[in-house]
Amino acid sequence: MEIIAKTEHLSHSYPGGIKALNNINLTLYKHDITAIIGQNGSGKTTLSKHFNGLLKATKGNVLVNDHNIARKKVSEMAKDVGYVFQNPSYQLFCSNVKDEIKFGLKNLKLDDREIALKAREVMERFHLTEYAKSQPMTLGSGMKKIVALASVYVMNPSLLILDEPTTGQDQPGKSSLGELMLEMASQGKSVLVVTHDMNFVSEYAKRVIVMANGEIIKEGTPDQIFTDESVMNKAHIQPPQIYAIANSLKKSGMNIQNNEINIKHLAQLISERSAVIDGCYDTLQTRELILSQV
Ligand SMILES: Nc1ncnc2c1ncn2[C@@H]1O[C@H](COP(=O)(O)OP(=O)(O)OP(=O)(O)O)[C@@H](O)[C@H]1O
Repeated sequence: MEIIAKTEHLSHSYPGGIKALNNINLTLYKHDITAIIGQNGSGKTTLSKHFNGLLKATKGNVLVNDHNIARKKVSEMAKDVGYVFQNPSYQLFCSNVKDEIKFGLKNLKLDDREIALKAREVMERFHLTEYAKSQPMTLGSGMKKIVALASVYVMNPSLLILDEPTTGQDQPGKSSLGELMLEMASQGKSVLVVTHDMNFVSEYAKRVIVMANGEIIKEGTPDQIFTDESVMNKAHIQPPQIYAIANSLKKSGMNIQNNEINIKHLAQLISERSAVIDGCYDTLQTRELILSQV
């Protein structure tokens, strides 16, 4: 797999001495969707902000497209790395949505016709055309996030970083965000998502990085991560319900492979072997839960 960005022995301490990252070695690949998970304060946002130069390494290196970015400014990085903040208000400052979308393109020094064309296409893509004249700060929080995302997406970055993108999004909003990530990955880009939304991770991430106390404690596919109860406990993470059910059933003696963790298969296993489980666990509740979702 082709590498887009990586950290080498990256550590970061904030002024005042808080050591937020300790010896992080993380590689991001083209065509990949990587999620960083971990409890509050584990260092997810601090790590992600190193990829576009918002934070600088205290120790170690950060490379993007093979270049060490230690001396690059955030504005120089914007063409390669798009960053959508957890709180979109931090990155919206124009007087209307259209100008917000055009802002980054102007910095790229594109000609006016190209800027207008790209801005129009992206506003259509994100269903923002009717809000073109709206003041971004007057929009709801979910819509602000979409404007922030569109203003970054329009610059066509090879790495897109999304910090808590599903907060304030309804189910259709989450689905279209997921589709966008898949589309970008299929075009050879890389998407890095920082999130507490484990269902979103299990649905869209190809790779999951688990952080605790400023370190990466495990890296793997969603199946590998969410079935590893010791890692989940160490990182204080509740896996998506389907994995919680599978993990419970495994404990009660069932042999379930990672590729068998889906609602239909678990329901079938339970109905075939309910006699084995009855009395071993809170099977009735588990079975009702599963059957209600089939
Ligand atoms: N600007 C800052 N100044 C000083 N300490 C900070 C700053 N930002 C974060 N920290 C500290 O660095 C550590 C890692 O914080 P970070 O925000 O990266 O964690 P996180 O995993 O993204 O948390 P959350 O899930 O709450 O967003 C925490 O101890 C936090 O208090």
